[in-house]
Amino acid sequence: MAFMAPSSSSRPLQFHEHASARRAAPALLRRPRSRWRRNQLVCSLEATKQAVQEERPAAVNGVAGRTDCYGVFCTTYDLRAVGARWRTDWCKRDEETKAWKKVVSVAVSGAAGMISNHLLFKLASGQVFGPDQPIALKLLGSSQRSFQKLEGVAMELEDSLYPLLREVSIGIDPYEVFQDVEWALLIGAKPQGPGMERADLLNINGQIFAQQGKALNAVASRNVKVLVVGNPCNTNALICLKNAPEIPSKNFHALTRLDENRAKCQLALKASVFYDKISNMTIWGNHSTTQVPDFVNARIDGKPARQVIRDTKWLHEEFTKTVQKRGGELIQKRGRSSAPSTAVSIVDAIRSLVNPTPEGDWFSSGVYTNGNPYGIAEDIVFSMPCRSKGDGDYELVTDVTIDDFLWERIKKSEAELLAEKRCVGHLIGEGEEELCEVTEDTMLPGEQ
Ligand SMILES: NC(=O)C1=CN([C@@H]2O[C@H](COP(=O)(O)OP(=O)(O)OC[C@H]3O[C@@H](n4cnc5c(N)ncnc54)[C@H](OP(=O)(O)O)[C@@H]3O)[C@@H](O)[C@H]2O)C=CC1
Ligand SMILES: O=C([O-])CC(=O)C(=O)O
Repeated sequence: MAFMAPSSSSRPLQFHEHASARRAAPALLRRPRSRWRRNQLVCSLEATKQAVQEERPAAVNGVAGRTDCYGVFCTTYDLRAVGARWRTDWCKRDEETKAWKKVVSVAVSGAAGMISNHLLFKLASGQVFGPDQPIALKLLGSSQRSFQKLEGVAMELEDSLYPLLREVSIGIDPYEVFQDVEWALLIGAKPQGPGMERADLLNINGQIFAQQGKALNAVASRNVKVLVVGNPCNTNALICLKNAPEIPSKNFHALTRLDENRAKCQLALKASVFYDKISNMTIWGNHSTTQVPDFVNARIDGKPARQVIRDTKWLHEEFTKTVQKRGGELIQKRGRSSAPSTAVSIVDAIRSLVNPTPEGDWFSSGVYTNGNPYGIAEDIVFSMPCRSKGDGDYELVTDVTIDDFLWERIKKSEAELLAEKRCVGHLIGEGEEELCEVTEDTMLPGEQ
């Protein structure tokens, strides 16, 4: 079933394939042990001393006049100095593994896709769950067709020598892949093909999330946190949670963090400030072109955004539309939907749940409406402002102002989500497929 490789700490490094996948592609299992890598650095006192002696202050040189570079990439670093420092750190790290936490088990669906291509390496590096948090990655593909791609992904993870990556498993059966997972990042979904009706997309992807909800319900940790990325993500998250009645509905999220990041970027540009000065940014509603980026409650350098950006026409018209349609504009220019920035926003979304929210700030997430304080329809997945204590859970923020401008648009996004919900009644045990009547307002950010 699994084989072990030697590793630098007491925890075994494991690569698994799930039974159904192994039947189809035995090659990975047959791979001889010697090919599995381990940390090659020897952490002796001598090696450490040598590294310290070699170390010099890292020189950072801006290269004036270069035209073949852009922005920060015009800066070069003295890698010899960095290399010496790295070796020292590595040896310290060997000591630190003794204080590592218990391995966290994370499932990723659509693991061979574009977003995962960026995300998996961030997860494995420790930048998501922290430098003392070893991780097991469970990669889910859709079919035998994608299995070979998953093998390729696993090979690249292997070649990356991440000390925190303790286990990788690949499979196509969610009941096997989701076994005991504590996080499920549901990215895999069919993209909307040419000529495909919106109702068809809701139905096809809805089936995927109904099945994955059932599988999570059956085999995942009882407190698994689920982040749905595959579109239409709000309604897919609703389908997933309705099919997982034994998992708290509060544990399900639809990713709207990319929209939050896009909104912050636009405000920062307009106010000519660095984007870390933008806080309290809410995205209300659906991850679609009806989403409502909230400039009323947003802050710039601690001040209400409207005190810094006096151009009301820009806020009402350009800002709102730019954020709503950012995904579509990007697809037009790049020829495919956002992947690296989506991966970054998934990292941000998880980090917001596993770290305490900075005092006074909040983050946006698509969450289940169940007793919300804003008067938004119950029993849908709606993006709202949240705060976390860093324990993986969240609370809704109550001290926000919803003015007429926001409310009118929030109601439109709510109506869209209610229409989507009627379309998937057959997947959540509430009606017939024929009731689907999605309007042309129902569009992903990537549709124009
Ligand atoms: N919420 C957000 O902010 C954003 C959401 N998205 C959405 O994320 C999704 C993924 O995007 P991206 O990675 O670029 O797409 P890709 O097409 O690159 O990858 C999708 C992957 O999903 C796999 N897949 C399909 N069905 C399943 C299934 N049932 N179980 C597991 N895996 C499956 C596919 O495998 P195979 O080829 O074998 O079918 C493929 O590897 C899309 O729905 C996209 O619209 C994108 C950007 C932002
Ligand atoms: O429509 C898509 O697949 C892309 C998307 O969600 C986005 O860029 O926000």
